[in-house]
Amino acid sequence: MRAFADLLERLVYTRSRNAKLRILGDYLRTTPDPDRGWAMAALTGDLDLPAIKPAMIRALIMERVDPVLFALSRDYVGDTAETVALLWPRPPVAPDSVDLSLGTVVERLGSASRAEAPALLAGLLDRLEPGERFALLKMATGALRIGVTARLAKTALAEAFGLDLDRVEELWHGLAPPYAALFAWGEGAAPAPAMQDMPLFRPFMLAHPLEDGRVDMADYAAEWKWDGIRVQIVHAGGETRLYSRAGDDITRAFPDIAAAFSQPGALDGELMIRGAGGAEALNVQGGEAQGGAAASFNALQQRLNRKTVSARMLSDYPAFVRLYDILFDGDEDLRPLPWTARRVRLAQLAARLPATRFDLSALIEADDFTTLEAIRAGARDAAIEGVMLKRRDSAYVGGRRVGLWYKWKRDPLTADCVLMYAQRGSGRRSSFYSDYTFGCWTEAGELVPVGKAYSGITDQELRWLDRWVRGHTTGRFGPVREVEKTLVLEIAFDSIHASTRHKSGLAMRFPRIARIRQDKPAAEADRVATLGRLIA
Ligand SMILES: Nc1ncnc2c1ncn2[C@@H]1O[C@H](COP(=O)(O)OP(=O)(O)OP(=O)(O)O)[C@@H](O)[C@H]1O
Repeated sequence: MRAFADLLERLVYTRSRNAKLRILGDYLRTTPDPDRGWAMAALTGDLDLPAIKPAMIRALIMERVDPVLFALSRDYVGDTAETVALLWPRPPVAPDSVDLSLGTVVERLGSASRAEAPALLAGLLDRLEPGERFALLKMATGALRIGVTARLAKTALAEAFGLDLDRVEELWHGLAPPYAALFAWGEGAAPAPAMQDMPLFRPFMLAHPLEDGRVDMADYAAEWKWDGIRVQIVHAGGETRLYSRAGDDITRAFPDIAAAFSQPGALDGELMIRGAGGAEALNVQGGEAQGGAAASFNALQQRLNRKTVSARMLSDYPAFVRLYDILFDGDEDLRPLPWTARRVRLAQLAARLPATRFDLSALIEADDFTTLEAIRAGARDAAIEGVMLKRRDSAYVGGRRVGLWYKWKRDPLTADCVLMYAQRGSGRRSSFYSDYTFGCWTEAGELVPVGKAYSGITDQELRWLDRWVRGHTTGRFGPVREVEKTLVLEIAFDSIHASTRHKSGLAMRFPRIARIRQDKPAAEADRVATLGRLIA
């Protein structure tokens, strides 16, 4: 643990990217297996300690660390793990032969049951030095937050051993920690791990946000940014697998899609649920070319994270994939081809696939950027999150590369709503009324809730709202306060859809408070019917 603790300590205090690469590289070259592999897993977020839960760690802290001292020091130190590491009362432990190497510690924690985990973690904390405790707690909470991204850690590994970074990225998803085969390859002790032994997931090509920039439409193609989930569909060795954005195998939740792609190859696209709206619901350019409207993201959530899906689920929430790229056709690797050539190959292949399960993401016809801006501003479909821009001559490369793909999200929608109820928050906000339910007017002049938000405001606004709530309470129901219906909040949200959860029949996606509008009388807040018109 000592070497890993030193590594974290040095990384925490290092700003420069090159210095971080050097520190990491030195660590990886001089640390034995399996410790360096587990360190990589911790740094890349690929470490899985199923028995260790945040609530369990919180309980342990409450039990062993003075809560008042903890609260005071936490504000001062600013980091929970560091605070606990400093305050943990180390009992006199008799010298014993417990192996405190990183590999052993991780392996013991990783295989512990829920019941064993607290005592095991406490026992380790008792035996470690403060720096090592800090490292252990960071690892256990799964949030290192020390300014090292997964990409940087992999770059350090590739540079330390003179490996090709793209190759490392590609192999990464097929290997499990502690990656001994990868290090053996790096040190020249073994050949590169064989791809055919692995699932064929390839790292996704990702986008940068388009910030205040304009691009030349001669160089970029535009597509809608669909609001589903990214999926890679691979057919190889007689088997079809679906991989999520994180590289997780999600085939079991989507057998309807898997069954519809049975030729060797790998495709990239957006997984969505077919909506009842029909093509006419898509009032966007290119909408007619799409096989039908997509249902809201909520519908997709019904299908996610399921190990098995019932026949009922499959018919109530039929899935389809809106394709936008092709990585392999048979065993031909198309990734080095420019986007334009891949698009032609994708269109040819998509035409042969069942239309119920696959369609092709339409291109937006815009000769210049100003036209594109206008088209984007007019898009009101709930399935559209914005626009994607793709460099026409770019190869398919994993990760985010400057200048190749851009995402340009739609401006959020806004509505003026009236604050109706407030509730205390959790954690740092538990002493404030910081969760707000707000409503809009019906035609009959009744105020009905349309959503709930707790983000978007500054600490100062939070304190102001908290005071306002306390001073304007008209009723209390358990933790909830009803307030005078006089304060207008401007709410920003990404989209709105029909829902039975609220009396208004509407639900907002990602609502947040954009502004407190003391300048507007409550009677002039928006009407439910006005919001309803924003449903796609
Ligand atoms: N036509 C499209 N082409 C590419 N990506 C698309 C398209 N439509 C929707 N998307 C989604 O947009 C994302 C592109 O943004 P990015 O590469 O930054 O990934 P992300 O981190 O998943 O982003 P976000 O959370 O903004 O969707 C893709 O991951 C994909 O899920």
